Amino acid sequence: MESLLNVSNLVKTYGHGKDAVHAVRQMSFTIQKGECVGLVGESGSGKSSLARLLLALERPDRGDICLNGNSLVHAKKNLLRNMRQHIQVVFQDSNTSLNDRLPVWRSMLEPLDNFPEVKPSFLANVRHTRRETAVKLLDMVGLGPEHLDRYPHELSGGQRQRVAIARGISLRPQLLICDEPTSSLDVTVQDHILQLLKQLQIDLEMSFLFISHDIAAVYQMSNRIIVMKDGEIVDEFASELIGEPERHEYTKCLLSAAYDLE
Ligand SMILES: Nc1ncnc2c1ncn2[C@@H]1O[C@H](COP(=O)(O)OP(=O)(O)OP(=O)(O)O)[C@@H](O)[C@H]1O
Repeated sequence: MESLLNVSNLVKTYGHGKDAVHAVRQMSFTIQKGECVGLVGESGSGKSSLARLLLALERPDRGDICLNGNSLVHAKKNLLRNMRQHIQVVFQDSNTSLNDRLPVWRSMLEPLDNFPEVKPSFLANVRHTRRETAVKLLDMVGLGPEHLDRYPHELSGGQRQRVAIARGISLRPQLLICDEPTSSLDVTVQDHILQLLKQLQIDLEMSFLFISHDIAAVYQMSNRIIVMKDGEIVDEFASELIGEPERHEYTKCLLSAAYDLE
């Protein structure tokens, strides 16, 4: 497999002196093209901080992030803009990605509005009007055209998250970061959303960084799993090796808690 994302010696500290929080400490890892890498760790381990660095919403103190060999950290404005289209995100809380004052079709099209030059192949036959584009995107996430003009508060949590996913995939990014995408949903809805994400990942040949505190969800989704604790990677393994005795003690603790093992 070919590598898509290379993260090397990434460091992010918030605050100074005795108030310093070492959110990300010397993290290095790679995501291959078409691969789903799961990132698991308990609350406060630094998962969202890492996601913000990969999305170039914040700058690291040290280290580098390379997408297709180009540094995101050192990219000039135009290159950075171009690189942003290739890394999109679905957050835990769809309220943060969907504007409450806009009908869902408008929120959904924002990435395409920001990058009008991008024409994903799945929109090749439909990008005549913005509403037709929105109907196609809704269809891809299992929602009908009757949802076009609804406002976020008129949708269920699961439907809102489907709209957030439609927005996330609309540019057909090379990497989709899913930051706790199901954590605010009921268990049955969670499962449907995970299945949808998996199917889209395969159909659109995207790479995923799937972030969750829930190791069972990460295991269901991922080819490879990275375990993070206090800003550091403590374990990294192919998903099928999750039950092997050489797993880190912390991974075993997460597994025991998730699967209610003795
Ligand atoms: N902007 C910030 N300023 C100061 N400290 C921060 C900031 N953002 C995160 N932190 C701290 O960095 C540490 C890592 O937080 P982060 O949100 O990345 O963890 P997380 O694993 O995503 O947790 P959760 O699952 O609860 O969101 C925490 O101690 C947090 O309080």
